[in-house]
Amino acid sequence: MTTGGHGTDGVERRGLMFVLSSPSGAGKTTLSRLLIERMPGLRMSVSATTRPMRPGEVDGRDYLFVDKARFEQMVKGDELLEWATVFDNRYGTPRAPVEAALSAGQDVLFDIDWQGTQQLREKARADVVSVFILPPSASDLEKRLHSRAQDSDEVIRKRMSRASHEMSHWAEYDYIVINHDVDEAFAEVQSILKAERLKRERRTGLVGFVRGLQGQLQG
Ligand SMILES: Nc1nc2c(ncn2[C@@H]2O[C@H](COP(=O)(O)OP(=O)(O)O)[C@@H](O)[C@H]2O)c(=O)[nH]1
Ligand SMILES: Nc1ncnc2c1ncn2[C@@H]1O[C@H](COP(=O)(O)OP(=O)(O)O)[C@@H](O)[C@H]1O
Repeated sequence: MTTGGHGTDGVERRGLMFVLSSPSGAGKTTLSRLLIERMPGLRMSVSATTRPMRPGEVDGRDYLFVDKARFEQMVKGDELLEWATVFDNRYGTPRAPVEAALSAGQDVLFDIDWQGTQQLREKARADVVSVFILPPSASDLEKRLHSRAQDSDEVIRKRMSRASHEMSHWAEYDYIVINHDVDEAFAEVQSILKAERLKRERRTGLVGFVRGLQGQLQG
């Protein structure tokens, strides 16, 4: 699916699709923002959703907020790489920006649920790296949902009651990070991305690079 760009060391490689999933409130938005701020060469995939905008969210930055009719049109027009229904709302990944970023050699970060992760894996297994974020405890999860102060008590109750179901998919992920402390969890997620970027099979330019080195040694 990707053509490739250059890694920070100048060797060409395929872009990767870096997926963070977790039960609501475990910290994937926080960790995603830090990754985008601190990791060059990584772009956020902005999902389309039919859910109402939360206070502080910006259309086009946090999500593309669309109505049900527009979402339906995106599904029918094959404009979405994957989509799913979560908490009675629909969420999907617009295909074009992801393909453009990967072709330009950028990695793409996805904050999507397990249903979307399964769909990406079916489409591009070798290019998907998935991380599941767990909260340290149920009470921490509840505290975080309240501290975010963006959802009503009823919505928070719904999110808590779905958490166990969402967590049941943890074993489908490549890596598991427990978010006790934001800085530590960030360092772990960052290490995963750094190591995955160095994987031999994504580094399409290595054959040429090593040939060049051998040529220098012989010449
Ligand atoms: N499959 C899929 N899931 C998405 C997408 N965008 C967001 N989600 C997931 O939908 C769920 C609800 O997201 P949201 O309403 O923002 O609440 P959050 O859990 O507090 O981030 C989360 O599990 C997100 O990862 C998408 O494009 N596709
Ligand atoms: N390690 C942590 N310790 C304490 N609070 C955290 C931690 N990680 C995230 N939070 C807070 O918990 C709330 C939910 O985090 P958020 O990133 O929005 O979760 P998600 O995107 O998974 O729903 C936010 O208020 C965030 O600031």
